[in-house]
Amino acid sequence: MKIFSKEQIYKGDQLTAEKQNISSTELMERAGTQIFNWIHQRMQGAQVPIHVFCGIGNNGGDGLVLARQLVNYGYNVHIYVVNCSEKRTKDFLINYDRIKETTKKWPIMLNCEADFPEIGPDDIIVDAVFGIGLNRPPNEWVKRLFQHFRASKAFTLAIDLPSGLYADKVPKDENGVVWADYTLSFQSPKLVFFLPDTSKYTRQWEVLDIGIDLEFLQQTETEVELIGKNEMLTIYKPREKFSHKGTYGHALLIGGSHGKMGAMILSARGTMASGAGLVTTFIPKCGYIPMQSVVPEAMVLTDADDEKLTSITFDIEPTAVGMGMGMGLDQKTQHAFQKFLKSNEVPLVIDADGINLLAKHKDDFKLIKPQTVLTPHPKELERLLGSWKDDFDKLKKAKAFSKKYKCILVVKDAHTITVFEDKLYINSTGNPGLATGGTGDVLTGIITGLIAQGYEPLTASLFAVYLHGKSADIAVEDYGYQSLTASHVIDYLGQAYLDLFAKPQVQQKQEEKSGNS
Ligand SMILES: NC(=O)C1=CN([C@@H]2O[C@H](COP(=O)(O)OP(=O)(O)OC[C@H]3O[C@@H](n4cnc5c(N)ncnc54)[C@H](OP(=O)(O)O)[C@@H]3O)[C@@H](O)[C@H]2O)[C@H](O)CC1
Ligand SMILES: [K+]
Repeated sequence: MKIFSKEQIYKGDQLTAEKQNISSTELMERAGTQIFNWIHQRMQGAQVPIHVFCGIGNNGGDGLVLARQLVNYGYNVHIYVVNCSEKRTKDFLINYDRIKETTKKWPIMLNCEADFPEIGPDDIIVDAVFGIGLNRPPNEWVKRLFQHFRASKAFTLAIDLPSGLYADKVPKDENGVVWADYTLSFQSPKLVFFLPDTSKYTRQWEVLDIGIDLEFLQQTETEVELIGKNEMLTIYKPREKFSHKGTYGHALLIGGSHGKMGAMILSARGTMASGAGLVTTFIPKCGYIPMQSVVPEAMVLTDADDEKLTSITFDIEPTAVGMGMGMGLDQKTQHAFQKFLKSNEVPLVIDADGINLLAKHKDDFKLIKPQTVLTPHPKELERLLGSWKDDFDKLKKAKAFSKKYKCILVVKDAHTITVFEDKLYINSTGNPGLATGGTGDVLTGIITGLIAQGYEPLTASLFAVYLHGKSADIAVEDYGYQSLTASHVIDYLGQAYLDLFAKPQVQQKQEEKSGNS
């Protein structure tokens, strides 16, 4: 799914109005009506007090359209205008008049703290104060209004995005933002719903279709994309009937050290489960027996050293290499790693201590070949890029790094973002159960396994991150967040593959009814 920038959203509105020969007021009517339908479908006329807080721009205008429709359908509505500026938009004013025509009175004007209404914990707040047009922090009294919302504990539904949240930067003061339970967003979700600094401002979100011009939606290139099942189905490579293990590549995993052999075992199992034809591990001698015993499917090559890697030489011809898992930071290992980077011509994934070694020897950045995949967690990313001011600054630095070295950065987090040059791909799967040791090693194994099978490094990264998260989403149903382990992610990877082709339950039921399954 494309994630449009705020400039693109404004352009889409304008183009839609032109092409469909409708006014911006009609587009606002559609937006407000979609919100009304969403609420009406769930509330079915229930008389819970609904407090609609409208700003003075078009977000406020959406709120007024919604409020009018709620009034028309007999809901218990309280309408307020948050009078924070004299500059009202045309469509706000049109709907302000329409409210008066409907209710025969003006909405309640809020000008300061003394005007705040009482809101009960079982009431509903609709936040239509600011949308994507916010360009400066709200006034102090408006901030206090947002805190009043939060203190009320009422269910808070934000229109388009929680007020006080910018579409393209991080707000400085978390008290100046509405903490929404649910956000109904137009056209596309907003990037801020997925970033660690700003995702807390809405628990859930949903996109409402307001009939924006299809050609515009299809043809506009976006910098950001949300990756879900639909995107993955288009890149999935089915298995051929007349294929053999040689068809699916030979993955080589390099890493491990005394006490950290588990990382390599998890990676190797992840690579096998991803579908690689052959897997070889290159590890220090102490890992030979554990690896052979736990992962009998994998072949094992060993370093001359017992406990760490000192010289990486082999006579196999891998189709993809994953390295760094549990590798340690010993100087001899660093030399071996550096030498390998200089000579390697095979598509490469660098993880964990591979990244840490690079970060310690920044001169080695120049050894990163184009299309190399790096999979840092937040701390490793900071070692690589230096510190950042906020998430937008982090993404800017990540894009610059990716551009400079033409590499793919898999920025791991609750919503992993894969960065390639100017593009950001946000993953939609995964859950807090993944916050446990070894899941990163499994991910590197899967990426390496997919590259070995012929996926391009960028596609392999996106698909691996998606499958890894999906597997955890399925496994968490059986294990819960706390007990989910990296091994479960491997065990459920097959389910994640199968889920790609699972029919939605509604469709399945319909087909069963018509005998069409
Ligand atoms: N396709 C769609 O998505 C549609 C979206 N709609 C809705 O429109 C808003 C965007 O509306 P807009 O009027 O551009 O912006 P806002 O309502 O967010 O803000 C209005 C103005 O408020 C001023 N402003 C900005 N920050 C502050 C502040 N801190 N305090 C006071 N005032 C502020 C600013 O104007 P200035 O001239 O004063 O700078 C804003 O322009 C979108 O989010 C949707 O909800 C359409 O209804 C339908 C199509
Ligand atoms: K809002």
